[in-house]
Amino acid sequence: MIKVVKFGGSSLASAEQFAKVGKIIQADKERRYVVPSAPGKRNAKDTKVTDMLYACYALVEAEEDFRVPLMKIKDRYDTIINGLNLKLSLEEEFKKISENFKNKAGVDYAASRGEYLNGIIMANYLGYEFVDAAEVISFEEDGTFDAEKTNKVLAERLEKCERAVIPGFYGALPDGTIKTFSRGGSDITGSIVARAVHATCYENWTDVSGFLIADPRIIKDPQPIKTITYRELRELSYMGASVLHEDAVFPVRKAGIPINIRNTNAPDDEGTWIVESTCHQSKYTITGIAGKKGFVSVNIDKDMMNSEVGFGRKVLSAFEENNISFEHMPSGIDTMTIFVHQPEFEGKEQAVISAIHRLAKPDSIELEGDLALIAVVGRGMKSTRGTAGRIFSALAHANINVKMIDQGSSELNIIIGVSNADFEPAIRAIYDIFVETQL
Ligand SMILES: Nc1ncnc2c1ncn2[C@@H]1O[C@H](COP(=O)(O)OP(=O)(O)O)[C@@H](O)[C@H]1O
Ligand SMILES: N[C@@H](CC(=O)OP(=O)(O)O)C(=O)O
Repeated sequence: MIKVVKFGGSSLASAEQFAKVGKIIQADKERRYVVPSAPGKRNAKDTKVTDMLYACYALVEAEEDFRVPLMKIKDRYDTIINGLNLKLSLEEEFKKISENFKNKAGVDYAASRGEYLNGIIMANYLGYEFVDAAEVISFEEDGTFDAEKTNKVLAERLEKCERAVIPGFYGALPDGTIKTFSRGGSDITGSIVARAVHATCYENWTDVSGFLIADPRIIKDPQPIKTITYRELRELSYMGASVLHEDAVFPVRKAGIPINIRNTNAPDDEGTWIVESTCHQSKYTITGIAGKKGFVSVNIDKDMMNSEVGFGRKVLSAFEENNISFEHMPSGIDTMTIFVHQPEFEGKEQAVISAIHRLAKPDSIELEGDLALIAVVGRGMKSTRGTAGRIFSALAHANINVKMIDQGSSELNIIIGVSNADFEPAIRAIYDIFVETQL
């Protein structure tokens, strides 16, 4: 039996945290493959090492002196090494990094050093073999992840080592250039490793006792979720529940490996089980709520749009031409609304509007910015009548204006659009109606 364990930055931010992690790994000999993130925040005001590396490399690109910030990063690692009483020096590694920075090795190379160095420390601390992710995690030339090559190379490599540390977050392009996943991507590495070694379980250790019904930064002490399906989880993590990267479910899902979200600071808590399917009914109709701010709605009106073949395609081409992906697309008889990410859209809005006019010849186009989207997710919603009604009445009671509602055809989620300012009150109102009052 093999368990793959991934520890997030919050679990590895200091020597004290490392020691907790060491105990967790030693407590179960099945925990054979370890995927560490870079050191995270030690307190609310602290900076993640990954962010320090991005800032440091911005200086490199601006041809400014980067030595002091790089030494601050080295200090973070030295503090951990000294706190653990390890006989390990990162002197040579930092010389190499400094050289590579001068030679403009790239922003992904810079960011990846956070996990790389933490992996070296972790391997030394545990007495495990260190396997550089650049040798086993492959990306194709165009930057997409090469799942099959990685799975083969990684499986062969790990078969040869009984216990190993594989740093998270990065891999390499065919020419050896380092490439990272998007932020939070160590979760993906852990999932890839779990698939490659046919793990019985992928444990993802963080600083909360599992997936909670809502973001604990918005709802005080939200209820934990005991069991959640991969599909529900993907909906929630895509919509902002940052515990697990939204793409981390794919590799393990293919192999039917469950994910167990656990708390490094409360290792006896059972945490959340993420599974393919379950007969376990959640106590509430909903499984979870998540959301994101910063959307724009593009409302397009045209009389008789419903009977015009190809209208939707023409509108979407206008976004495609400008390389903008859309998030949601609720529609009526004579109206169609496209939700896009505000930062992606700003700067291109006039180009998109004129492309819509050129391609689809609408009667009018209206934009509304500063919107938030909230996803209410749950496998139990399908079999419960009146879920949407409860959401609306909760929001009406809280005086919140609902700008959009979109129910996925799987009835697994309902997406609600509100103004950015109403985001937190809306989540509280929905949480209260389903969890606190259980009406
Ligand atoms: N629904 C949720 N359940 C639990 N945590 C959540 C949720 N939504 C957001 N979070 C936040 O996610 C954090 C854990 O994810 P992350 O910061 O990536 O941890 P790590 O450093 O372990 O990778 C929690 O501390 C919490 O603030
Ligand atoms: N260190 C990277 C990758 C990562 O997954 O980190 P964490 O596990 O702390 O979210 C980041 O900050 O994006």
